[in-house]
Order: sequence, then C-alpha cells, then structure tokens
Amino acid sequence: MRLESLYIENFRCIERCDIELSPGVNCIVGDNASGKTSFLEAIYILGRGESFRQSRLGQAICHGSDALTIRSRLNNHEGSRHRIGCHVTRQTHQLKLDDQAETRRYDLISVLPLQHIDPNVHRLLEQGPKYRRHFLDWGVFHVEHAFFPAWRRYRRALKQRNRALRAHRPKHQVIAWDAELVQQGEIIDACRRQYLEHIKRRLPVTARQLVGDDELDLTYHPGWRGDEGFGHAMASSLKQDLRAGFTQQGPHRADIRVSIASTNARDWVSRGQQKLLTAALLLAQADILQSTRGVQPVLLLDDMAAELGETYRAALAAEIERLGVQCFLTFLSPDLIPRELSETRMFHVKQGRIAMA
Ligand SMILES: Nc1ncnc2c1ncn2[C@@H]1O[C@H](COP(=O)(O)OP(=O)(O)OP(=O)(O)O)[C@@H](O)[C@H]1O
Repeated sequence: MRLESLYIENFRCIERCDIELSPGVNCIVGDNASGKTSFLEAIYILGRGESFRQSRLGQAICHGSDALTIRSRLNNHEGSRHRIGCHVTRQTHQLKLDDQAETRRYDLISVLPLQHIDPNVHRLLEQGPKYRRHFLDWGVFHVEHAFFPAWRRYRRALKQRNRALRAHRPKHQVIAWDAELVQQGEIIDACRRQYLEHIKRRLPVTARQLVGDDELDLTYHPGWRGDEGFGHAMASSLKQDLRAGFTQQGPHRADIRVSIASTNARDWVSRGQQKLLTAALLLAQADILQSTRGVQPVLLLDDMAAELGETYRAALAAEIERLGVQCFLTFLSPDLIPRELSETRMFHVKQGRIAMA
C-alpha cells in the first residue's frame, strides 16, 4: 500500500499541509520542534486510529482550533484505491474508510499496515514482554487470518474469568470460561509459533551481519508452564488464580526471547546495535508481509540517525532500499540522509509548514 497524498489541518503545530508523496522514499527534514514527528504521527493515526504518543486524539488539535483533519488517498500495486480520513473534535473522533458508514480501527489497520520505528525502538529488547507480544501480534494479525477472531474471543473470555476471580465468585463460575480460553488460546499459540518460524527464516542480513558469526535466535514462551498444553496448565493453576484474583497463565503472558550466542540480546549488544537489531526484526516483518500476502506495509522511521553512526545508518538504509516499500524518514539535517537511499523526495519542515524541497 502507498499513500499518494496527505492532507493535514490543525494537527499539533501543522496548520495546513496538502502534499503529493513519493511512492518510494520520503525524507522529512527540519529542526527540533519543527513538526517532523507530528507529520509521521498524522500518518500513523490514519493507519491505526490512535496516536503513538499515548495521548487522547483531542489533545493533538492545534491550540486555538476546534478540530483537526487528516486525509489521504492510497493505492496498491494491484490498482485498488482507497480514501481514508480522520476528523477529531474535542469531544469525538471519526474514522472514515472510503464510503463506509462506520469505520473501525480494524478496517484501517487492515488497509494500511504501518511499521513504526522510533528512537525508543530498542525498548522491544529492553523492556517488558508487552512490547514483544505487540511486535509478534502485529505480524500475526496481518499474516495469519485465524488469529484476530481467536484473539478477540480470548480477550473477552479472559475479561470475564478475571472478573469472576476478582469478585471471589464460586469456582464453577470461574472455570465456566476455561473451555473457551483453551480453545481460542491454542489457536493464538499456533498462529504465533508459525509466524515466528517465518521471522527466523527471514531475519534480514542486516541482523546477521550485526551479530557476526554468533548465533542470533528467537525463542518463544507461550505464557504457561510445562509441556502438557494450555488446558493442563490452566487447570493446575486454578488454586493460585483463585488466590491471586486473576488468570496467571495463558497467551496473554507470552513472550519471545531474543538471544545472541545463547545470551539475552539486551545484555550483550550496545544501544546502537540494539536499535539496529530491533529495526531489523521490524523490517523482517515487513518482508514477510510482502512475500506471504503480497501486501506492502508503509514504514515510518523517526530520527533514524539518533544513536546510529554512519555504518549502521548505511546498513539500515540498504535494508530499506532492498524492501522497496514506501517509507517516511525524519532527519534533523539533509547531511544525515544516507547515500544508500536512492530517489528520495525531500520535504522541509519549518514551524509546522511543510514544503517540497
Ligand atoms: N496541540 C498542539 N498544538 C500546537 N502545537 C503543538 C501541539 N502539540 C504539540 N505541539 C508542538 O508541536 C511542535 C512540534 O513537535 P514535533 O514532536 O513534531 O517536533 P519534531 O520536529 O519531531 O522535533 P524533534 O526533532 O525535537 O523531535 C512542538 O513544539 C510541540 O510543542
């Protein structure tokens, strides 16, 4: 999928922007606080229906305005075209895909798969399992069709079971949810395992080069103990669940371990290497999406030069070039744009005004 155009009105410091985009590499260049991240954020909102800044969308309305608007025309290489948009007021927000009466976040995510690589991307390795589950499930969602319905049913059953546990309801009201949890949990688990095999096969050369001859490996932890399956693990942890007041085992606790030469990667590599390794994992996902579903994701890379020297920047740029997908990269200065990126369209941003260079 590619964005042909982008229209932004009253979004953070961007009062108005109406531009045609390159189907390849788009570089957004400007000083600190000029509006580069806001530009990427606007695209992210179109593809996800929410912001990566974790604030309510209403807070992104330009100070002094009542509403913000973001719109784009999209096309894919097979010629299918879409229009997506988002209109936000202080009270409400409305997402719109083509002429659909009601657009859900699910519709946007399906039509515009976005891969976002920000300066904190290394937290995927450093921080809690939530980030790694999120990473895994982004790919599983787009590639394994059985995943999303199972995930939705699992979440619903988990919520009910936890509610029963918290309220100290009788045991039979708690275990009434177990069959559904186990059935859907096993589908989620199978989808994740299958997807992880794709990742292992496609982890780009960038990552292999990064860790030299040492072995880079990903190990999946399903979220429960023992080898006898989720049903068995769930039954044997009932007593602890009743005591704790929540469901302690299951796919909602899954994790993946990224290791190099059998050592956890976060304890082994430098911050710059962590960043490159994480970016390589995310780019592998983009690669899988293209090769298995023929869908091209859009890449958003915020300040890719931060903490990366020339060699690492060149390696990352070469990988982006190889993928050949549409991407948006921000830079503080044009000198930081790697030479490996060919045919780039450059936009200058100054105090929220965006113009083609
Ligand atoms: N709702 C808003 N209305 C107006 N301006 C806002 C709003 N929210 C944020 N801003 C401002 O927008 C400016 C641009 O922020 P942005 O994060 O896009 O900059 P940036 O170019 O990515 O900067 P850096 O290179 O320092 O990361 C900031 O000065 C910020 O204070």
